[in-house]
Amino acid sequence: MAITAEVGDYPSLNDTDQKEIVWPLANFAKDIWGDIFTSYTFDQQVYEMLVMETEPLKKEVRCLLMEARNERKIVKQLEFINTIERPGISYHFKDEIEQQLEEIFTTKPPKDCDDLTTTALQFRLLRQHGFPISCHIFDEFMDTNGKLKNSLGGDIKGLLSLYEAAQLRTKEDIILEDALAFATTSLKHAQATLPLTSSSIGQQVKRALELPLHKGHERTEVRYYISAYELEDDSLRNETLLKLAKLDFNLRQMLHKKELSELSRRRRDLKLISKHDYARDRMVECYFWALGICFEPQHSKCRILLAKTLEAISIIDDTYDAYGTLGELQIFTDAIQSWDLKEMDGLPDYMKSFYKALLDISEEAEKELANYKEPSSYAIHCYNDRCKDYCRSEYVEANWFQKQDLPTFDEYMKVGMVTSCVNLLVTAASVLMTKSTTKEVFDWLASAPKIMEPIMLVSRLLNDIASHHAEKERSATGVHCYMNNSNVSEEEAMVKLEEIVEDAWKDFNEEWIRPTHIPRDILNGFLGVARLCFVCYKRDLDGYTEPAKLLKPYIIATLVDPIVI
Ligand SMILES: CC(C)=CCC/C(C)=C/CC/C(C)=C/COP(=O)(O)OP(=O)(O)O
Repeated sequence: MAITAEVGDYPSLNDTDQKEIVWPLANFAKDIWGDIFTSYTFDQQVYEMLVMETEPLKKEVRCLLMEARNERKIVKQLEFINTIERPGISYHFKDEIEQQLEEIFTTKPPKDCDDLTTTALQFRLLRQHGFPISCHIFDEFMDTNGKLKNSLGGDIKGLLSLYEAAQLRTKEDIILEDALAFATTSLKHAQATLPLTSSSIGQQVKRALELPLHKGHERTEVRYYISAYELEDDSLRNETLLKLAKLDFNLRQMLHKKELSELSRRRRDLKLISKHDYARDRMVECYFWALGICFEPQHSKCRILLAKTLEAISIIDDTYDAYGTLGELQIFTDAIQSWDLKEMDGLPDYMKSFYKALLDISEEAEKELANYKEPSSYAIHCYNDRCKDYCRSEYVEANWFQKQDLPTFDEYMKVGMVTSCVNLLVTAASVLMTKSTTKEVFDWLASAPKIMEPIMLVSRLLNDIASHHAEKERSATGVHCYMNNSNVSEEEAMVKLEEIVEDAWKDFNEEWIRPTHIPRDILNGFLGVARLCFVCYKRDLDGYTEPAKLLKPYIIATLVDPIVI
């Protein structure tokens, strides 16, 4: 399936299209954050004091990590790596962890690694890091029919570990299909008997059933895990690690709030939204998305570019979907293809500010690139090109829906995969993510690589399943196209599209496995985008459009409340 619309393949208007089509305004929910972030002041002194406090703790954790390696006890190593990764501090020990997992992957599993919990942990950690570990390490837990042994039904810790591991399965890992179904049912039953708030395992099971780790927002999951880890028995808890995790979380959060406060003030000064109150005002949610794509301190510039891009794209999306007439939208689409501030004069007044905002974001990023060793205007061209693709495709959709001309499902998906923003977001992330992103990486991104298609499918369809009912009045989604095309009911179409999403996720897991010549940070960007869709979109609930109904507690846990130490 081709995934970028060619220049020029968006329709032009004829005379009858020129008259205004009156359609219901979306009446989106207002921003729910007030001035929480605008009023935040970053305290450099406190920040530096906390950094100093973490240094000896990091040293100690590094020693413990090396100790586990030197003892050559794989179970201990795996458990320790997991207790470093889950509370979000593994980015300090990337090389050490990578080296240890490489060794574990190339070593024959020892005798002490034979319970379900550790076997599944081994599978998950190795797959997460891209190692092609075989699903046959689970064979000994299967009965003669290839199903998980019934006797494992009471092993809650093991089943939870298996449930999380199976989220990384590919289409080849057939034995994990039944195993996952068995684990899910058993965990649901167990949930009824576990103390949910007062036990670590109870909290972990509850969270995993809401959203598996592999599909969650990394920083939110970190926050939830730290709370669960605090409830572990004394004998299972490492106090140094817990202290480091809490301090590090608060440090990261301080920097994230600083970025968000700057962005919120910029938004207030630009008055992008007060001029466009037909559009969603979602600066905070856009930043939450950017944070899910990259969270490390060295990626600050990248995060800010992503958040600004998302904010502009969000207003542009609402203009195409819920406000502009086809005549106005064609003028806007043409102006974007020219990518020239001179075009502003010909735009309707209300479009001028966000047209300029998008071009300014690109120019700022280009200036930032000039500080890099090898300035690359190529990166910016790619960014601009993806914005142009996006607007052309939005225009194609606006034409279909304003003229009530329902495309076939295949036609819709070809265009909808571009408006899923995946290529645009990953390209934007790559512009400032590392100073060494090469032309080859941008060419690879532009070539519609195999790893991109499943993420586009996941994003487009999860978004459509979530917003299908809300958008019924104003436009159409993939659900409508599928129903119409296959002559099935709404429920049947939703179930089918959910199956396509699950299949696409397995394809993504396949592409995630090494070897690949693409920097892992960039691949992480793909994973981040897909995860955000699982976080944000549920059946009939679009958490981006209605943050109070879904994202609010996640954003509070991740970006508002620090951890009490
Ligand atoms: C589409 C998608 C998965 C976007 C994720 C990235 C994101 C939050 C982009 C910001 C603005 C945007 C296009 C939101 C989706 O709106 P919408 O629900 O109205 O999307 P649609 O008009 O493309 O259906």
